[in-house]
Parts: sequence; structure tokens; C-alpha cells
Amino acid sequence: MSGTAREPAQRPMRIAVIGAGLMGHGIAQVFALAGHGVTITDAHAPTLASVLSRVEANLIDLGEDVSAVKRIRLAETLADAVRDADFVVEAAPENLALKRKLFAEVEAVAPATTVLASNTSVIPISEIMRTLTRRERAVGTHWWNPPFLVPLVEVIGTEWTSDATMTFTMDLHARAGKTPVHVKKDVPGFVGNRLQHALWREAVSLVEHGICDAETVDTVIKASFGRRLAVLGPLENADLVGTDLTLAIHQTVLPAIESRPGPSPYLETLVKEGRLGMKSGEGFRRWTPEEQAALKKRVVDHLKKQR
Ligand SMILES: NC(=O)c1ccc[n+]([C@@H]2O[C@H](COP(=O)([O-])OP(=O)(O)OC[C@H]3O[C@@H](n4cnc5c(N)ncnc54)[C@H](O)[C@@H]3O)[C@@H](O)[C@H]2O)c1
Repeated sequence: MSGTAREPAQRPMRIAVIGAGLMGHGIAQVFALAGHGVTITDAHAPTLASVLSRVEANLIDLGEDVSAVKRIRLAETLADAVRDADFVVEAAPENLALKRKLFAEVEAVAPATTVLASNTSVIPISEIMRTLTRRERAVGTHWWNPPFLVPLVEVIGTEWTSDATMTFTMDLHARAGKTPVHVKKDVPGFVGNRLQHALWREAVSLVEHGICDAETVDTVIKASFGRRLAVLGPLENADLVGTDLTLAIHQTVLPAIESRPGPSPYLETLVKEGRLGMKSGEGFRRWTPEEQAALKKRVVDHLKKQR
């Protein structure tokens, strides 16, 4: 029997990646670099065909071992990708029906003990996996973009996930050089995106209510607590300044900040008007192609320095 969830993730594993887009190719790269054999598949043939050259370009840019690309095999079908996998990670589009369908196909072909993971950004893992027969071997593994530069992987357990599956998955990612954290309740957005979008909700609200413009929101964060965030989490910070001061601040500020349950009407209007951000040249702000390229370079350069 291939890859039981009870084995430690020490020996080279057979990893299958479903979806070879932005996240999938980067996840494949991380596992190949860690010495695992990776099989990757994608429904879009040109995307699949370009995986090896994309990974190779990343490895060259990062000064990593380019020969790792030889451990990645392209599979034209999902069945071929997963049939002998120890661990399957799905990085297909953020669509519940599609993800359910893909895991039903995986379950029909993969060994009964293969651990099954979804890289969904915010969909509860239970929603994706509830129709499976063997749900104890299913987890969420939420990576961050780019997967080879941002360390965190949130490992989300459902009410059905076995301890062995959780231990195996945490270990596999830790040994691949990632920073896995165990998310104990399967809530929408897990931990990282709940925190991130609590901040974004207030950011949109500040602009919506004319308190400042979009550029000012971003400047305030980047020139203040954003500078500290990579080395000082909010609860460390609360302890640093004192929980009594934190309480006093919350008594004044929390009643005043945004608390509506749904998306901002301001954001809905942007989308309705086709102001979709960089891809349409304008979102909260206008973006020339040069400004877009400069921003993307700035982010990657910063993340590379932090490695
Ligand atoms: N982009 C991010 O920053 C980010 C971060 C964390 C998690 N995620 C999540 O990861 C998943 C993938 O996101 P992405 O940004 O890589 O998207 P993407 O669009 O770049 O890649 C998705 C890939 O899946 C392929 N695909 C579509 N249908 C398929 C099928 N039936 N079988 C196999 N492949 C199929 C597409 O051709 C595409 O190449 C989503 O659930 C997303 O929410 C994204």
C-alpha cells in the first residue's frame, strides 16, 4: 500500500499537485527542492507544458539547485498524477463545486491512505471534503504567494481529520522548509485571511467614508506598524504595550471602526464599474504598466531579502 498517513514524512514522498498555475507550480517547486518526487497536472495544456521552464526560471533567480526540476513529472490526466501518490495537494481555481469534483476523482483513483489537501484560500475544508468516503485523511494546506518565498502554511483540520493525518502533514511541510501552523477549527478564511481581511475591511471603509484616500491608507501602514509586523505579531505587541492599554484603546476605537458583515458597497461599485485593479489599469488607484511592474518587483525583492 502506498504512503500511509501514519508514516513520518522522512523518506522521499510521491507528491501530486493538481493545478499548475500561480500556486501549484510554486508548491511543486518547494516539494521537488525538498527531495520529493512530484507529479503535476493541469486542465489547460499550455499551462502544464510551461511548468518546468517556470520552475527552472524561479530556481535560477533564487540561486537554488536547478536539478530539482528533474524531480517534477508532468501528468496529462488527474488519474495519472495521483494513482500512486502519498500526498495530493489541490491548487485549482477557488470554486467549491470544482474542488469537490476533483477530490471525488482523486478518491476513486488514489490509494486509500493517500493524504488529501486543498490549498483553498478561504473555503472551509469540510465543505470541500464532506462528500468523500474517507474523510479522516483530508486536510487544508493553505500556502501564501509566492509559495517558495512566503514561509507559512496553515494546516487546517476538520472534525474528521485524524491525528495521524495532521502529524504527517505538519511534518511534511516542516521538513520542506515551510512554517506550518495547526488551525484547529475549520472556519472560513482560517487564521491568516481572517486577519488580513479584517484589516482590508477597515482600509476600504476609511476610503469609503472620506477619512483619507487609498494612497494614504497604504502609506500609513507601510510607514508605521507594517514595518514591525514581520517581527512583532499583534498579540506580542499587546503584551509589549500592556493589555490594560490595549483594553483602553479598544474601548474607544472598536465602537468606531467598520463592523458591517458583508463587503463594502464602495468595493462593489468599483467592481461594477470595471475598476478591477491592475488588470484593468485602475482599482482604488490608477496604475500604469510601469508602476505595476515596479510594485511587483518591490514585493519580490523584499521577500527575497527576508529569506
Ligand atoms: N494566488 C494566491 O495568492 C493564492 C494564495 C493562496 C491560496 N490560493 C488558492 O490556490 C488555488 C489556486 O490559485 P492560483 O492563484 O494558483 O490560481 P491559478 O488560476 O493561477 O491556477 C489554477 C490552475 O488550475 C487549473 N485548472 C482549472 N481547472 C482544472 C481542473 N479541472 N483540473 C486541473 N487543473 C485545473 C487552471 O488551468 C490553472 O492553471 C485557489 O483555490 C486559490 O484561492 C491562491
